Amino acid sequence: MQNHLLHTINFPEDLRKLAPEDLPELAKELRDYIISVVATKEGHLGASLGVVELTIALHYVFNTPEDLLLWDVGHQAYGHKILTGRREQFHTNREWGGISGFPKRSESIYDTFGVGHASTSISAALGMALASNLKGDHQKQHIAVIGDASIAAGMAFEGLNHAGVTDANLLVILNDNAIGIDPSVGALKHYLTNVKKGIQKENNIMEALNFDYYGPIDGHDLPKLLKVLKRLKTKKGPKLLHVITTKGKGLKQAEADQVTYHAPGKFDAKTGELVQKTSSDGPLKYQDVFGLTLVELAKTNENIVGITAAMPTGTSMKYLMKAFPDRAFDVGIAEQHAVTLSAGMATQGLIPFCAIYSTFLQRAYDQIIHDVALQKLPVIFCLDRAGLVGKDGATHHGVFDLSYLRCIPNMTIFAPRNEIELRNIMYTAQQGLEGPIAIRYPRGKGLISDWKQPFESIEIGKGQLLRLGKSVVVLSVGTMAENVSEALEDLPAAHYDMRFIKPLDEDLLHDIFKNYTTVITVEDNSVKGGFGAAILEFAATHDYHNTIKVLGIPDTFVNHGEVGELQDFVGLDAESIRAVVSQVLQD
Ligand SMILES: Cc1ncc(C[n+]2csc(CCOP(=O)(O)OP(=O)(O)O)c2C)c(N)n1
Ligand SMILES: CC(=O)[C@@H](O)[C@H](O)COP(=O)(O)O
Ligand SMILES: [Mg+2]
Repeated sequence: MQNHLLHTINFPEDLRKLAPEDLPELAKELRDYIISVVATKEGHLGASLGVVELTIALHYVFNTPEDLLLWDVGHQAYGHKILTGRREQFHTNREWGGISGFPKRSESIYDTFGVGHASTSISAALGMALASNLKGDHQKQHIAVIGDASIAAGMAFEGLNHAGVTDANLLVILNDNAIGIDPSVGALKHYLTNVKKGIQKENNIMEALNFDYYGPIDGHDLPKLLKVLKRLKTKKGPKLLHVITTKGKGLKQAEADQVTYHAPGKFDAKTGELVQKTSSDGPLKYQDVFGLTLVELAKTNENIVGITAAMPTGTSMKYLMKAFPDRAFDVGIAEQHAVTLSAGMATQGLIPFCAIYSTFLQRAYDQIIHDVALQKLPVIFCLDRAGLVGKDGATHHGVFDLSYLRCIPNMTIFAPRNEIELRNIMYTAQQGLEGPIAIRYPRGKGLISDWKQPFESIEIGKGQLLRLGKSVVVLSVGTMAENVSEALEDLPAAHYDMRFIKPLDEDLLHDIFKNYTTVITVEDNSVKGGFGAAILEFAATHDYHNTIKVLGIPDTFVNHGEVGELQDFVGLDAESIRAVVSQVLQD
């Protein structure tokens, strides 16, 4: 019978009723189930397949949810979700109204900590463990499962460093598959490779940090996992178990091409073959226009360098890494370091393009202010995945960057309306600016097939008229212009692409405020502190009393779903914008 074991398990207490000999069969069923659902619903495949045995073993040995289990990043937690009450909902994974693709406290008592961003698990688990100590509970275990790429981040080291001087019941499980989304990088990766090869026998780095170190062990060997975990369950204090796993385990293609199968989109569950979405003609993704343009510019400007924090594929920095390996740097999951490294390079006359997803740049906020902006260093921040990103949801939407960057002195902020504008601002920026610039662009494809046009400079701080109109004007930034154009179609409202969120085109704004009674702003950033807020500040400063309506992301965290669904929800789809403009025109 298909999935006969998996179907008996709703919660870990059911799992614990199985005999240890049944667990390999359960692992097979769980793996097949993940594959069958992700094949059609899409999502993070490789990481979850890699920890199937570990997931079963952890819930089998430990008394979850009393013992607290945390998944770093959380993209590997599909098995955990299925075994903890969400088997029947799993087909709604990452869909609007469905379960989240990451552990989320509001979703289940078994999701002990909300995740999505990397390297938080050790600190959070340690916090819980210290809380248990303070409450006099010295039996409870606190388990952080963290990958080899995530443990190399500064934040994870901070957690280890602290944990090593405590008596907290903390078990860190290092899930070492030697890859993040792209191959892992850095000296720690070499160290771990040496440990696996048995070369590194002395000076264990974890023991030096005062952790009891166990392993490395085969993370797909269930009997071995059970034996070791049972032993560790009785051990007090900080300890680390090093398990070796294969990302994509159990699906041939996913094991062979781990980068693609990290999140492969739709594929054939039986053969593993990818379902090709569309032909390769037509517009490229913004990330590719960025990556290819960077190579083009780097060919003519030898001072250009590229920096990515563990996302060479996601940001398309991979093109520069291939063309100019010496001038492109993947620093791993280390956004803070990436920013200050860029600052250092800029002091020496290099021109750093520091490409980081909008949401992950949040982690490097002080570095942007203290190391870059305060010293007016011309770092070129390329914020990919700005705006609503879709199915990754609340942890990943890039909807705060305009707010968090706009308040920083010396910062220029530009949002390209299309791929050509992206190219031109990159071209402009590398010619030399007096300080940093942030260029923010969205996830996914652009609009223009023949995007590779000759470069033109963009005048800093100047907006553009897109369409004339009467009494009502819509001011948009970035790719929101497309929704606005569609919304206005036959309406008599004017439309400007303001392009720069900072500095604002004040001359243009004075004209606008004198000529239109109502100003509507549109942005895919929070309404708090973003572009619309800048226009409100401008009006207040200059004593304009026009009616101003600010459309953007409301002051709430937006869940996961298709971008179109999310735009409907927040009122940024063309129809909703049209409704607002029509209403104002009638008033
Ligand atoms: C702060 C932050 N930066 C970047 C990412 C993007 N990201 C998601 S998973 C991942 C790789 C994680 O690799 P690893 O910890 O080894 O786990 P594995 O995928 O191998 O299971 C990265 C870079 C993130 N989630 N958070
Ligand atoms: C888990 C994680 O943070 C990444 O895998 C993220 O989902 C990548 O997003 P993109 O698909 O937009 O590159
Ligand atoms: Mg890994």
